[in-house]
Amino acid sequence: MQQITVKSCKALLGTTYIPGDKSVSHRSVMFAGLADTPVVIRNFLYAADCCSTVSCMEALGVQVERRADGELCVQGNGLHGLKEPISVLDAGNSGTTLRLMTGILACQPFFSVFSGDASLTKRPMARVIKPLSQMGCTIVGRQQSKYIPMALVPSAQIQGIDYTMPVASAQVKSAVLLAGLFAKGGTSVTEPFLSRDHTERMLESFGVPVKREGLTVSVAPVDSLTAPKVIEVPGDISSAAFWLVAGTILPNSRLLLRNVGINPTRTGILDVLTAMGANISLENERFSGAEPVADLLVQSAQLRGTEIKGEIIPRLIDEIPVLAVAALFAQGKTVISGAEELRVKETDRLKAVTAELSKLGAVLEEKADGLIIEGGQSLKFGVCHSHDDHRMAMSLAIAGLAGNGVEITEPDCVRISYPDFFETLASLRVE
Ligand SMILES: O=C(O)C1=C[C@@H](OP(=O)(O)O)[C@@H](O)[C@H](O)C1
Ligand SMILES: C=C(OP(=O)(O)O)C(=O)O
Repeated sequence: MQQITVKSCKALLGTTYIPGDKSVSHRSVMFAGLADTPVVIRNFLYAADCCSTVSCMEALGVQVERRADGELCVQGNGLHGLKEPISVLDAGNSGTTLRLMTGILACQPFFSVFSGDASLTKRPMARVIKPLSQMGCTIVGRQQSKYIPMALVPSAQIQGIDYTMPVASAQVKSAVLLAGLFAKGGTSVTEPFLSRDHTERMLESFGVPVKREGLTVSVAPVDSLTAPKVIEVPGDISSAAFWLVAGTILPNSRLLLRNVGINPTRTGILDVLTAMGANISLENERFSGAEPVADLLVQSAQLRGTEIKGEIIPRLIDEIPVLAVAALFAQGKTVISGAEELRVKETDRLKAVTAELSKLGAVLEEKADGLIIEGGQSLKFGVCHSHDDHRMAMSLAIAGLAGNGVEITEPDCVRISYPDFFETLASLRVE
């Protein structure tokens, strides 16, 4: 598909199941692939990023059976059972695949090489190479080991470390903790703000003792993982975010979003939208394995501008593009700061949000670390580019839906995290 046109609509009404969480899906295949008993993964996200993780694990000798109804059955060969891949591992567009698997593969007694798509070759790898090198891993990459392609060379003995991270990043934290499982001695990671803790929760459900004290998390080496028989992946709150915003800013809307993960390290979007005046209620709260979930009921509401900064940023990092759309429809100014990490995602999201929403007549100010958005704007129709970034494509769709329509070029990138996004949109819209 070269482009798609999303027309404005009167309202969004209905119920939808939110597809499986991308972060949890990645981890479920990786961890199950390091266990020695079979694991059935339910509600696995069959999207391009998670399929990159599946292909990489298969290339390392893990058996993966794709079943109907979003189930995946993974049979690993144990913590020390991965096999040397015969060709380059392709992480595709997925930073999570690349960074987490670097933590695992840098500790193996075999050679491996990672590559990825055009976007991934621009994303910083020094942030994982630095702590892993301090642990004794040997990793060499393009441009003085800043970028992929990158080779991971066997090293004699990996040592645990106490690492203080300069930026809050669940990918870096996870890479170091995973390497810590293979290291000699304990490993701890301290972050400036708490990032998503799916790795910690899932390691615990694989029998690994994880110690948490404030912003520090520690693990000790283990001999094996004790896998649960089944992992239930909750729905992805980052995918639900598009409907939370759309259901709020489109008048007369009412959406029930079923089975959404509400892990507190991910619910910054709920906190911010609620502070802005959104009408969102949590129903049927329960646990899906180690992860809390709920059904989210969202109804239209008039939003107020707000300030988004500090510790909440890692808790809503992927939702900032769609929050920028929400801010356009709020009363008053929204100021987002401390979000410079957005510059190193699939595209520079601060620049892309500013450039593309401007094409719809929006006025935004791009700052080095955030955005300033005046609310109460009315949007015109425009042609916008997704920058081949799934979160951009879906955020632009919501802007067009609540504004005056939009034509999005390169919309196929939604396959990265939400392959049925446009079909779901069509099923919820009221003309
Ligand atoms: O660990 C994860 O699953 C993720 C962590 C975040 O990245 P950083 O660790 O770079 O902040 C997030 O943006 C990404 O979509 C998924
Ligand atoms: C940044 C994202 O993912 P990743 O880092 O895994 O590419 C995302 O999904 O928005």
